[in-house]
Amino acid sequence: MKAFTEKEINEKLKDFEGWEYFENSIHTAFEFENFKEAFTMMTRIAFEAERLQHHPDWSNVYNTVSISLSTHDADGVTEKDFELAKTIDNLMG
Ligand SMILES: C[C@H](O)[C@H](O)[C@H]1CNC2=NC(N)=NC(=O)C2=N1
Repeated sequence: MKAFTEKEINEKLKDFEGWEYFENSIHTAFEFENFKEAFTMMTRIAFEAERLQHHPDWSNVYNTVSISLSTHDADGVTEKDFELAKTIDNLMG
């Protein structure tokens, strides 16, 4: 899959809230009530990532989850990243 240009990425990100593009990935972060809530959402995202066969680069510190999406095979951001970003936003409600 072909990686989008920076211009294309920023255009597509206008349809997203709380995501930004830098360092060849799109990024967001979420804060939860506590660790259990954060990890529960990570588990839900993990199932969707498996379904899509597209996986986040992410980290968790106590009640925060930081997520970066890129397509490693394409060395950039592709439609698959926006598909996963949309899926994550839908899970978050
Ligand atoms: C074979 C399998 O579909 C590939 O290795 C997938 C798995 N998940 C992936 N996730 C991400 N973020 N980038 C990839 O290039 C990628 N490749």
